[in-house]
Amino acid sequence: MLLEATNVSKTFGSRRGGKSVHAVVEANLRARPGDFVAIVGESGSGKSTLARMLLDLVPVSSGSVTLDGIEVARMKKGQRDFFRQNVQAVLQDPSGSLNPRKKVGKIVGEVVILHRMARGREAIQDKVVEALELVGMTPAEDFLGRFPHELSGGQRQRVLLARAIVLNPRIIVADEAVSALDASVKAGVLQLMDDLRRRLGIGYVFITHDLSVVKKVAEYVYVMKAGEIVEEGTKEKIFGGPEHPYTKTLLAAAPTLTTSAGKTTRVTSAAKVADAASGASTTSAASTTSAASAASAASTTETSVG
Ligand SMILES: Nc1ncnc2c1ncn2[C@@H]1O[C@H](COP(=O)(O)OP(=O)(O)OP(=O)(O)O)[C@@H](O)[C@H]1O
Repeated sequence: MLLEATNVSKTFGSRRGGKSVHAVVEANLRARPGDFVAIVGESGSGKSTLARMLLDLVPVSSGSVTLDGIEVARMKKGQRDFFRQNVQAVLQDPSGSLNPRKKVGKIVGEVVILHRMARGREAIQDKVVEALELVGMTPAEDFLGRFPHELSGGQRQRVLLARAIVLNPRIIVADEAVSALDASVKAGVLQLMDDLRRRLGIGYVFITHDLSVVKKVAEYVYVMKAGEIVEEGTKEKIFGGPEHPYTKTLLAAAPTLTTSAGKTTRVTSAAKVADAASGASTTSAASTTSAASAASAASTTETSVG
């Protein structure tokens, strides 16, 4: 299976007579099951718009998104159902992805019903329990009756992941899926995603503004700036020999990891990140946003699952 964007562009029309926005310009991207592909760039660089086009949530202005050569925009009902099941989205929880009035069992269960993955109360519940266990929420029965607000941020993110993997997808497009989490929880969720990649062969298109987040797990990285993919390559190339000045800037802004007594400790100093981001960025508004989100991520505390 191959999910591919070919020369995709997205231009948003002007609001109240202002200029139109070229959110994505002629981007090319490929993702397969088992891949861990990252799209990295500062706020406003077009990452989310590209992700939404890959998910067929936003129509392309030009170019095409295809799954196994079939253009998503032209898919017939059966093809579209196949696409929807196999290419899943995991969005950031603070964006309101989880309905606060529904319990975990229902949130995951209704996807099973919608996609007719199982029939009958018991069979549906079995699917939900299996998915919760796969994301490390054990014993799953303890979580079925909880509302999202009764969970930690890391657990909510795991529910979002469970809601996606319950459909057996081949590719997950994850937009800032761990950005709001505390560093150690973030590492736990990323590790889980990587484990699921190895165990189930799921591929990821993982979107983040923070290059350091993907250093451990990504195999291939696309760097976006002002709507364009300015550099791409294997993790080794991007981290070991970045060529584009913007990639170098992102690397300089990324928090450092140091190792002491055999233990890896993240020394995310919010001030340091903010300094690096504001000093290095080309647009001050964007750098303030990424520095602020990095700072808030660094200051949040959370309890991890498992
Ligand atoms: N629906 C829309 N209408 C008009 N402009 C939009 C719309 N969605 C996004 N944009 C604009 O497109 C550009 C790219 O936005 P996008 O959200 O894709 O970037 P991003 O890299 O994901 O940023 P962030 O990390 O802050 O989400 C921005 O200038 C944004 O204001």
